[in-house]
Parts: sequence; structure tokens; C-alpha cells
Amino acid sequence: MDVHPDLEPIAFLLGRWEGAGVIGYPTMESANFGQEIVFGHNGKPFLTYQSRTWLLDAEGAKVRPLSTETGFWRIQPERQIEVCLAHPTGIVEIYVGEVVFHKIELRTDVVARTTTAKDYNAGHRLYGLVNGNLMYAYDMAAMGHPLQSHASAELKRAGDFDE
Ligand code: HEM
Repeated sequence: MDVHPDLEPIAFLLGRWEGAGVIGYPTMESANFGQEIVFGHNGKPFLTYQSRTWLLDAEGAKVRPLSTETGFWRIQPERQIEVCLAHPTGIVEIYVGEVVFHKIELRTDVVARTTTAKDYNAGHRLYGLVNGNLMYAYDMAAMGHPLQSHASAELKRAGDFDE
């Protein structure tokens, strides 16, 4: 199926990505994690998005699942973008941002939480294609702390999207 022409600014994301990164925050121990991200499409002007992560041990072997998130990346005119993400932790986020060549900067416009979700208030994400790899840095404001780094990772292309 042809990729919708409006998706051209973010078509570089399409496919399966695998890699590793680091998490940390003032409330927790830092750790290494593995990650798989899949960006897909169905011919309409949005990308489907799914991310899964695992805790890695010192040898780089998977220990147990960590976070997962799923959503839609909605391209808009003038290289603006809206991203809707849902988390199993009772958090839903709407990001807005801009695509500049192979760099995408996103800030939360709205965060909603279930009554039992943790005290998460805002997120900022910077994605970039660097030497063919997908790199990102994620900052969050949560648990009474101001916006600061929670995760960053570098992923290699591990397959094309085929549907
Ligand atoms: C690569 C992605 C991510 C990984 C691997 C990851 C992993 C972790 C881990 C291992 C913790 C330590 C405590 C726990 O297990 O609950 C944690 C804490 C936390 N994470 Fe993430 N996380 C990721 C992304 C996110 C995102 C996108 C959000 C918000 C939507 C988020 C919100 C939080 C919050 C609020 C805490 C603080 C918990 C506390 O201090 O009690 N995380 N994260």
C-alpha cells in the first residue's frame, strides 16, 4: 500500500527499530534498557506507533519487560505534528511539535491520568535521524520534579514496514 503523500516529512520513521538506551530520574536507580519501536501506516495520513522496552543486565541480555506505549503520529500542514500516546500506567498524552528535516521536537499539550496513575505532568521528546539511526531524548516532569531527563536511546533500523 502506498504511503500517504502527506506523510513524506515523517516517512523516514517507517519500519522496525531496535536498540538500547539509559533510564534515570531522581526517584530511581539508573538502568540500561533495550527497545523495539515499530512505525506503520495504512495509507492514511498518520503513522501507527508501538514501543516496547526491556531491562537489560550487564551483558545486555533481557531481564524483564519495562515500559510500553502505543499511539498515532498525525502529520499536519506546515510540518506540524500531533502525537497521541497511551500508556498501561494509566497515562494518556497528547504531544504537539514540529518536523525539521530529520528532527522532530514534541511537547505535551495535554496529559490525562487515571486516579491511580503516578504524578506525571509533562513530557518533552526530541527525535532525530543521526547516521541512519533513530536517536531520541525524553524529559519528563513527574513526582514533584521539574522537566528533566528520564530516558534516551539509539535504535538501528531492523526491518521495513510491510503490510
Ligand atoms: C524508554 C521508556 C521508559 C522506560 C524504559 C521507563 C522505565 C522506568 C522505570 C524502570 C522506572 C522506575 C520505577 C518503576 O519501575 O516504576 C520509571 C519511573 C517512572 N516513569 Fe518511566 N520509563 C519510560 C518512559 C516513561 C514515560 C513515557 C513516562 C510517562 C508517560 C514515564 C513515567 C514514569 C514515572 C512517572 C516514573 C516515576 C515513578 C516513581 O518515581 O515512583 N516513563 N520508568
